[in-house]
Amino acid sequence: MSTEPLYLASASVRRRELLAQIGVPCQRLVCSVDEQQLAGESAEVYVLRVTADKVQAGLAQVADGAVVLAADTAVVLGEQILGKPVDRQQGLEMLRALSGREHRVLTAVAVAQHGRCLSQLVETRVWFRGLSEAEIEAYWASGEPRDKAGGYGIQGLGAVFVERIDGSYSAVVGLPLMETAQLLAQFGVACWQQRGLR
Ligand SMILES: Cc1cn([C@H]2C[C@H](O)[C@@H](COP(=O)(O)OP(=O)(O)OP(=O)(O)O)O2)c(=O)[nH]c1=O
Repeated sequence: MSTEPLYLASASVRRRELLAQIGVPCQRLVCSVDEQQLAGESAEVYVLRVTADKVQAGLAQVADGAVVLAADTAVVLGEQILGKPVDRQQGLEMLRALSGREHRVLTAVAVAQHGRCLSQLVETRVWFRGLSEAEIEAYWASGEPRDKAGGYGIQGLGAVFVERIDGSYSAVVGLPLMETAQLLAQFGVACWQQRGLR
């Protein structure tokens, strides 16, 4: 197993915490990529492409041989991708649209090392109960929706809106941990099982 640090091509504190949860320390890299959806591009292809771009941007910053991980999460309602709300009006509209309905959360994760890249796409179905207008406005005012795809956080106050999910909870938060551990193992990066319990 490798003793080199894993590089996380992500500004997301949540992704670092999710890796820490399974015993994988990492060093974060700041990478900015174009997250515009291309005309005619499906949500699945979009999430995989953005993730691949993030991991390549990360690889460009590290020494040969270093292992880099990146991920991208999109909330998809019907065929439409709901990104991070740009303002209050959009945030409220997203929550109204999600209210009382089912949507999908797509998270792609990619692990790469010079010349080799493996990735995986995880889909989770999420059902929201009906939300009142007062609740939607109060939730926006909490500040939680601002930096999150779809304008909610299942790991935070937004948990009270989620009736049920079918898929991976950690993927909705930002990183599918079962799949991530399997990908990392293929690059010799150990999780808690190989490091021993702390
Ligand atoms: C649906 C949902 C999304 N999110 C977050 C996960 C992601 O951080 C974010 C989706 O945006 P991303 O573009 O996937 O990630 P990011 O911009 O936060 O970080 P980076 O691109 O640098 O890796 O929304 C939650 O935290 N909880 C949720 O329930």
